[in-house]
Amino acid sequence: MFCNTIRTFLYRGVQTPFRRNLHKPAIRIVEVGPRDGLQNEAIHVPTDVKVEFINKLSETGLQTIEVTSFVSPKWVPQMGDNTEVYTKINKKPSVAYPVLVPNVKGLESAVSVGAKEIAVFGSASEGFARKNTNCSAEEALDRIKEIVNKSQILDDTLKIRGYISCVVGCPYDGHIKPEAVTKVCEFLLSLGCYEVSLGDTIGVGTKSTVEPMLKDLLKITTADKLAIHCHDTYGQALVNICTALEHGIKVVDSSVSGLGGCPYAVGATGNVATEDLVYMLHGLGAETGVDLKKLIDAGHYISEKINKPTASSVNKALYKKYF
Ligand SMILES: CC(C)(COP(=O)([O-])OP(=O)([O-])OC[C@H]1O[C@@H](n2cnc3c(N)ncnc32)[C@H](O)[C@@H]1OP(=O)([O-])[O-])[C@@H](O)C(=O)NCCC(=O)NCCSC(=O)C[C@@](C)(O)CC(=O)[O-]
Repeated sequence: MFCNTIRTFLYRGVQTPFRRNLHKPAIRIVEVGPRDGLQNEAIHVPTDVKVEFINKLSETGLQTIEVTSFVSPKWVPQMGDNTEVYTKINKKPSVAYPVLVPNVKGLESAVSVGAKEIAVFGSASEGFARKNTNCSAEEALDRIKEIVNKSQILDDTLKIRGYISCVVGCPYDGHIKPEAVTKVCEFLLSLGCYEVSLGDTIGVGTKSTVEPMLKDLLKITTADKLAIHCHDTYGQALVNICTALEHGIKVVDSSVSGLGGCPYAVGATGNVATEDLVYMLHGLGAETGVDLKKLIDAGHYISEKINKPTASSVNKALYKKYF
């Protein structure tokens, strides 16, 4: 029953020939491993490893790879080689390579290296905004407005994606009310963000908290403006993603090998592993355009380089079979 509801949503709006012969991806995956994944690594990952990692991801069929962030290197030293990473990677025309920016300074750096897409981030919780961006949640939104205004002067073709952190729970403020998320989302969309990604930053969500949050959002916008971004701290990510699919969301963020976490969210582990997500989506009959074998290879590569076992169950199960 659960799967049938998801399938109904996956196929909603899809033409009949497309259903029979899935030529185009039905679900777009936004791979955030090189940014959200690696930003939390305490040991410096060499730039050449990051570049090789991203180049491998580019060959998997992923359409979007968030490659780095132009944040303060004092706050996140791991992303301090952003310019080198962005300029050295092979960029395929079929792949978008967004970068995360926290302020106008970050925007200027991103534009100067030729970024075509940026991601801005706000928070539904006050406590997380203060820890992550050293300002109130309201001030963080003002900064986003400044970024958007300045982007229109620097490059009015720049695509802007929005993130909202702590959409169901915050490590500092606890439970987050759906209305707080809806308010930030409305603001980001009014600024022209083409999509807003809903971050369960510390992975505390369950179907019973994710669903009311989505229902409140869907009063002010449509599912095609939303993406879901689940960390897997409590092992709930795939269930929460299924809940989002049931509500018509067709864009999912994930991190190969389940890398990552946020350095300013105590106790948060990595995102849902992209390998596990792709396996689940293909099992549901959805198309992602992603070659699971190549993805497993990319996940294995980065896990070895950072000397950490993969957090992806699918990678663990299939690596030896494939290689
Ligand atoms: C927002 C600030 C900058 C405020 O930080 P601040 O210390 O209040 O800012 P500041 O303006 O006083 O700057 C401090 C220093 O950083 C420099 N600086 C300032 N900005 C930049 C920049 N863009 N690029 C390079 N350098 C910069 C600035 O020039 C100065 O250098 P100094 O004068 O001392 O030598 C800081 O708090 C920051 O960078 N925060 C980002 C933290 C971060 O990256 N967190 C992880 C990403 S968000 C996330 O992971 C959640 C998400 C998106 O994945 C979704 C989810 O799961 O929830």
